[in-house]
Amino acid sequence: MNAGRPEAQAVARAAEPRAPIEACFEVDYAGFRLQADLALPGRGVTALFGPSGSGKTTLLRAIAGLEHHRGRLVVGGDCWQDDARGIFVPTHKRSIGVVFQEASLFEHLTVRANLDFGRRRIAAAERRVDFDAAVALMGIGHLLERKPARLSGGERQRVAVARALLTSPRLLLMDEPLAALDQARKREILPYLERLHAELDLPMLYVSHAPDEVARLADHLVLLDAGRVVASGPLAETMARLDLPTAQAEDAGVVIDGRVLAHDPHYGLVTIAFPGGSVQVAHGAEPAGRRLRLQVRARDVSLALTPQTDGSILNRVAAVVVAEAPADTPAHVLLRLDAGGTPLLARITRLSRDQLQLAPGREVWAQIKAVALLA
Ligand SMILES: Nc1ncnc2c1ncn2[C@@H]1O[C@H](COP(=O)(O)OP(=O)(O)OP(=O)(O)O)[C@@H](O)[C@H]1O
Repeated sequence: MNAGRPEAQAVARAAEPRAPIEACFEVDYAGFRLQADLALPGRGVTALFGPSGSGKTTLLRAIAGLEHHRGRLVVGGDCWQDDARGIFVPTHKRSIGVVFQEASLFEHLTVRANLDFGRRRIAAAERRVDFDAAVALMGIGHLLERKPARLSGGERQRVAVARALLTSPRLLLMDEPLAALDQARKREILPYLERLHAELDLPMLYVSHAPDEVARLADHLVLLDAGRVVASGPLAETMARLDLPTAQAEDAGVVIDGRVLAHDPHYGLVTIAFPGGSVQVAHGAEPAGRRLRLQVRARDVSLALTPQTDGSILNRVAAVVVAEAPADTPAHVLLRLDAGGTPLLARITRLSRDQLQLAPGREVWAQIKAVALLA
């Protein structure tokens, strides 16, 4: 489904640098300990990602102030918690919007009244998100007079997000907002979340254990495991690391932010360029220059020493082998490649590696068998 464009722009994207979010917490539960000391970007979507029980929700709730754990939190230059100085700003005084897995709407109120409730929490002078803009952004104009019982799961979440936006937060916290939805509803709501990301200058922390959501939405990735921060870095860079558990996943791969170079209506392909190369992907017309995100899985990359022009694989880029790591089976290895500044991962057999004498420094052609267009 195409979310279209909103009629009004809610908050313009600003270009000036933004202070990072500093979040440092220690949590001690019986049988579980979380230690996190993070400096997160003050812009864009940061995904908190990790297996069940790794501490994602615990960290998010600590940041929201829903539970008071030992620590320090600074958002946009404002200190919301610093136990060393006796500072703890309660949740209702923090400028945050929170969206949980299940949208907790007031069932006796219409959608409009639910949204008004969010808006009235904020003094008129401090409102930075306009009612009509939030409604347009989430595509819920036709739902305003309905009661929540008559909304689908995806629509409820869109209302919940709009309500959170109407509190004009400086930080949006989302705890697995799509986890309760089936694949079809998930596909329906993702474009709205992408639009939120593209059109609002509002940092978001997004808890998820779904790799596809993270690949689509995140700019920055925090990887948690058993209460520890295993990695925190820009998404593309972090996904391409061989030393992280993400590299061992069945769908290990990289994301690449590219720009549309051209559209070929005859063959129904768009050419998307990125530093170090370009790929052609089956897709309808897109304006030149539009940013699109691609995902290339390690298992979809094969390697050759010369450019193979007599095969059916359309996409190949010149690259250099940078590093090697074991893969998910003893028969395979994972290679990290550098394609002119863009990292790629390739999962090939150990036998092929030896036959081609692939080692760090070796120049190769990476043949990309499948590219997923995420946006
Ligand atoms: N209030 C609490 N008291 C004691 N233990 C808790 C409490 N809340 C969470 N835990 C424990 O802390 C650990 C981390 O839980 P948390 O919900 O943060 O994980 P998660 O990564 O969000 O998992 P999931 O993806 O399943 O939601 C778990 O072992 C959980 O049982």
